[in-house]
Amino acid sequence: MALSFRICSSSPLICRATLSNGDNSRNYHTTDAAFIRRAADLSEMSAGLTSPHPNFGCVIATSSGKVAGEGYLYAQGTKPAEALAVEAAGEFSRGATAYLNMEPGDCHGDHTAVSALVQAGIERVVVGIRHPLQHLRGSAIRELRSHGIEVNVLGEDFESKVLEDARKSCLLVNAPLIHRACSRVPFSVLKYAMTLDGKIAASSGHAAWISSKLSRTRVFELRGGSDAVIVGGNTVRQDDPRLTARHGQGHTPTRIVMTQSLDLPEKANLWDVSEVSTIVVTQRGARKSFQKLLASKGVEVVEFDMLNPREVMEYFHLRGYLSILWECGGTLAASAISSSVIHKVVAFVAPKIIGGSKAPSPVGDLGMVEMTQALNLIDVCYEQVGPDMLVSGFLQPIPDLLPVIPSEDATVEIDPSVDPFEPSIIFFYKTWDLYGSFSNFSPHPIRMPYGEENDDYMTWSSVEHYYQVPHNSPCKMVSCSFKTT
Ligand SMILES: Nc1nc(O)c(N)c(N[C@@H]2O[C@H](COP(=O)(O)O)[C@@H](O)[C@H]2O)n1
Repeated sequence: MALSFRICSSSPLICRATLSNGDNSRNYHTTDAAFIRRAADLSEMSAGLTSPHPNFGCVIATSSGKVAGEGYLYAQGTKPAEALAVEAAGEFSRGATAYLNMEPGDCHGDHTAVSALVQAGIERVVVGIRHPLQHLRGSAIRELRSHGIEVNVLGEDFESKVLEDARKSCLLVNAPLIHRACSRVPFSVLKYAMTLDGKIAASSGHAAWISSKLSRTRVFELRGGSDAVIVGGNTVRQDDPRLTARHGQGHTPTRIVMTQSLDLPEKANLWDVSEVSTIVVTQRGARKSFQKLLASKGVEVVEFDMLNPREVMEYFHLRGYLSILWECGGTLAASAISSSVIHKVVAFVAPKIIGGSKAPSPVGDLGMVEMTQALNLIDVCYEQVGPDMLVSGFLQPIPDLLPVIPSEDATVEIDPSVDPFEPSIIFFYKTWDLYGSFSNFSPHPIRMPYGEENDDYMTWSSVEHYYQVPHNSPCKMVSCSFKTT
């Protein structure tokens, strides 16, 4: 998700009240806010690569306010941001303050981030937001405090306008994970490019290109930061898109095609799955012979009893997708907006006029008849990209999680039958469950004994890779040493 906004309106993004602070602490707050923003910016450098883990950034600042070290999580499974930052700061970490955009996801058995800060002699930690996942929320903060480190959480221990803005930047960089924590659908961004007269193609359907090369590179970046890109059947028929991220870095998202009829061409760029996979979601029973053809090309087909944007998004949420970029035409866009699955809109407006009463527009019929019914975007940003104007904003605010969560003791008081840390039951159906790394959908590598010798190990890219091994394989899965952070 690109966040280099230039001009922003002042409408509220977060549904929470802010308190004012006294003048004495203004400088102190400004410094904290600046370092937290820096941690958020750092964390975004690996957007798209850390999913389903959050984007983590860490800045170590000395008591004189100088940056001694920085770090960010490069990709899931790599060294935590905190460990990288204290390594970079070396001896300057002693007595310093660590700024984290988000509370580390330290869960049982994995305290690398906290240990790095404790061992480095950090005296104070400022946290932008608590971890959004319930089973991780507050545990690293408690752990740090138990080691005598002063921990301040923005919006809890002190509040001011500058700190609230810094906190917003932390919510923005991990918006997909925060949405996952509170809803059953992935964070969805509707992106389109249109002419100044509001058309996404000529009346012939021709659309290459409306926006500039620079804008299209920005779209590659958006794709690179998303888990999947979704289009409808009409876009496949009209544009034969590739939907790849071709800006030279980041990952390439899964391509999803949503089609009721499965009336799709036999040859299409999306059926080439040599580099990245394509999933076609369709109505149960649609064109069985075409389903077979797609399967023979390596395209996964998923049938739905009720094919609609909400059902499809709930399905991909269960499969562990955090963020989806919608690059569809107006009909599907309208249906997705009506189903309330679109959270953000990103529109490239090109200074061109194509005209045509039959030329398509980005959003089809929403059933509105009066301007008062129009959906107003919040936190609107404007940026010039080459000759085009990029307008973006939220259709739904980023949910703000309650800052205080029940402690382990309080949870037991509420429902004594619940043991929040029951060791004999582990959940890993979803990748973000406590043991989500065991999920077939989680791309964590696993190391397992191989062959008859006890000290012989083999590494598999994921649990799914292991299960793809034929049954007579000498591999035996006995343990996996990872947890969801
Ligand atoms: N950003 C942008 N500018 C334009 O002028 C466009 N016509 C589009 N179209 C979208 O991009 C898809 C093509 O993607 P590939 O280049 O093939 O990867 C097309 O299907 C539209 O969704 N976008």
